[in-house]
Amino acid sequence: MIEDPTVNHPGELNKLDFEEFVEKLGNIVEKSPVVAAAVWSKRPFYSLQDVHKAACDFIDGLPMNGKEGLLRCFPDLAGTLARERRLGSESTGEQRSAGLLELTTEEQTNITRLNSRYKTKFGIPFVLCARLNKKGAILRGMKTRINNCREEEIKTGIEEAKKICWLRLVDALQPEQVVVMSKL
Ligand SMILES: NC(=O)N[C@H]1NC(=O)NC1=O
Repeated sequence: MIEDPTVNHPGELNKLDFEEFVEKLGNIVEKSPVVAAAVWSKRPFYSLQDVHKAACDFIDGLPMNGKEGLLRCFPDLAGTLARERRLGSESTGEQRSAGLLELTTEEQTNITRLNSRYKTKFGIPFVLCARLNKKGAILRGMKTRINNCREEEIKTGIEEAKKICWLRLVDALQPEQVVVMSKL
């Protein structure tokens, strides 16, 4: 089988045993190693996209309370953990890249109020892929999404979690683990 050389091949990933695999990819979805644990049994993988698809298929197959549970594992954007510099390393990088760790007092007040209104309305945190947004767009997104219905927000939050998952996956496998292969 000829592989597309532009597709990163996680050749080394297929050699990891269960513990090593979960250790490496356990946080591709925040504090939810069960995703990596489920993905492991879908080996072998022929591309990073394959790994991501296995994660997304697992997430999509969860019942509604499972999806809500995954969303609840994400720390608030610019929330208490961020302000106290107690986020995990992935979240710290993501929130920093969006400018959420250096907010003005007014921006911090606005985002705190919106996070709280959102949680009161939906019972889940507002989840968005911070690395693909800047703080202005995030604030606008919060103001818009708060008008949606709960079902729509669970769907949107999960789609954002999948984007976060993809970027974390790429990070976790680069540069040392990614082997571009021309033949399998
Ligand atoms: N609430 C939320 O979206 N949290 C996050 N998003 C992201 O990209 N990193 C996070 O920690």
